[in-house]
Amino acid sequence: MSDDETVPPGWEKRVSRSTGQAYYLNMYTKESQWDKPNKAATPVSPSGPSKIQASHILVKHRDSRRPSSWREDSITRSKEEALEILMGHREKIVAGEVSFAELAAKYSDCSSAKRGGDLGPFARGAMQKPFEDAAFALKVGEMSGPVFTDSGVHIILRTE
Ligand SMILES: O=C(N[C@H](Cc1nc2ccccc2[nH]1)C(=O)O)c1cc2ccccc2s1
Repeated sequence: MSDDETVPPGWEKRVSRSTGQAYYLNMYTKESQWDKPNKAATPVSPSGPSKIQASHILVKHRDSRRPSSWREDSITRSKEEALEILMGHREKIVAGEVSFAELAAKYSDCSSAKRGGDLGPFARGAMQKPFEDAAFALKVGEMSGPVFTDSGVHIILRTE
């Protein structure tokens, strides 16, 4: 077979019935894409990945488990104020005015701010349950709405 016929393992080349254009089907996720894949598809188990990677922006409030952070020794804002601040950040990210990592580095009340909000890879059981459930429900590249934990209010970006 010629080079453009071969696809990495786990993919199948198909032809669109409506346009006649070639597309590529991931045999594990059943998702399709126009661009030719350059690496093997990753087998996924029915229960989903065991580990994911995500970044987050946390805005703490006076009722947070630890109402203090690298940004502010004593955090006195209300939960409602924290939510408003966080949604303001989310709007800027959605509008493309600033990157998630830039806002996390400046404003997140979590020490992961130093890593642009990156928490590294984690499995279920590592993070507070509301955070875990929200993060594992995201697709790669997707950003959550507000997520409430004992630490405060978060938005989460799934990165892997
Ligand atoms: O629990 C942490 N930080 C807390 C705030 C916090 N609470 C969280 C709850 C769920 C997910 C991330 C969270 N971060 C703090 O600084 O008071 C973590 C910081 C970092 C830094 C790097 C990687 C993982 C972690 S988890």
